[in-house]
Amino acid sequence: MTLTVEARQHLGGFRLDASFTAEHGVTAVFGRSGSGKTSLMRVIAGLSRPDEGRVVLDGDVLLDTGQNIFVRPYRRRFGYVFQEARLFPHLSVRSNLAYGQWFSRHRSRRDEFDRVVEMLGIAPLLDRQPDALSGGEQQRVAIGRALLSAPRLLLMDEPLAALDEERKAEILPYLERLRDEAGIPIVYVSHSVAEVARLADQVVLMQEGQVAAVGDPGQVLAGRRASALDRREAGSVLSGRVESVDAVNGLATVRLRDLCLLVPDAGLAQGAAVRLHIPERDVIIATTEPVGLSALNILPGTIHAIETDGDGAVLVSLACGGNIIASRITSFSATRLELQVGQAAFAVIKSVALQR
Ligand SMILES: Nc1ncnc2c1ncn2[C@@H]1O[C@H](COP(=O)(O)OP(=O)(O)OP(=O)(O)O)[C@@H](O)[C@H]1O
Repeated sequence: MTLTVEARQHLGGFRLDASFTAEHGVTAVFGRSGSGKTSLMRVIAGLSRPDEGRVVLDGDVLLDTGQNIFVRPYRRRFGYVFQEARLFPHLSVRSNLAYGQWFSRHRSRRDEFDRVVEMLGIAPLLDRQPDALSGGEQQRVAIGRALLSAPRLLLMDEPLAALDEERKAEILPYLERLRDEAGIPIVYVSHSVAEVARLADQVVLMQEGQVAAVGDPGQVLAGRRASALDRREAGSVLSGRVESVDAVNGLATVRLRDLCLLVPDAGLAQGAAVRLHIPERDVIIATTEPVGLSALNILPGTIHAIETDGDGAVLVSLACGGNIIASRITSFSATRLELQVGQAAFAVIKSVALQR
């Protein structure tokens, strides 16, 4: 799959001028509120026509303003999932799903229906009405309805944003299954680092209507892009594998290249691939190995870079066992510790969020 998107559009005082190419899997369109994520999705979906632009999926030209080509939204055969589930309130879950399938070329395929129902865990809900479902359940049905229309591409615009943390945690594993099993490319809008780190194969970082970076989640979400992120979430995203699980203490050892980190096990299986999100504000720098700390992860490394970051803050990147871990400290602390690039130091990690 190759999706090419180019869009230039004036929206009131806002100017969208963005282009990117997505290859496969989940492409996250990520950025702060107002950076233009939804405007870009609307162009991909065909819900708005840019002043200039192109949308091409696997050689099929869906929009080309230069050649006056505009394929209507329903003819693009994309599936959509929005913040709110937008189910038909008067139809049962089964009928909502059947409605999705009505648009599909596999209309008669009973097994496809069963497969989607099983994947999303919605079999017990089939005879209920939407108003008798939780927000997370409604959203799973909305995803099922979109999938059953046999889309060529699934567009998801902040599908978890309206849910509380518990419901998000409930639905994320289903989104992972969708990514791993459904084989449908997904463009996923989010402003949550945690979601993007967990789900995305590729990130398109939006900033003030433009694409500021495209690439691997770890690289794009690295600390130096903090200006585009919510400060609380900026940090390092590292990929690794569960090496062992200590069920007694509820901890798992995750190997990240030449480094091991202890994380809450959260039901992890040995060998599972995981991504870890380490917020840069939760990393302390020490110039000598600290003792008597409650932190589980104290990692030796070398200072790789020191960048001033405005507001009296300094971003220190530490090379630890083949990984780069970012720490945000005050410039006062950096001066007091006389930090220098190349110097040996320890990263003390206060919290690690685990993204399976
Ligand atoms: N039709 C329009 N007319 C005028 N301004 C618009 C229009 N559509 C979007 N905008 C403006 O464009 C900017 C980008 O909006 P957009 O919804 O694409 O951002 P976003 O990144 O999706 O934000 P959020 O995460 O808050 O949903 C905003 O400042 C918005 O007010």
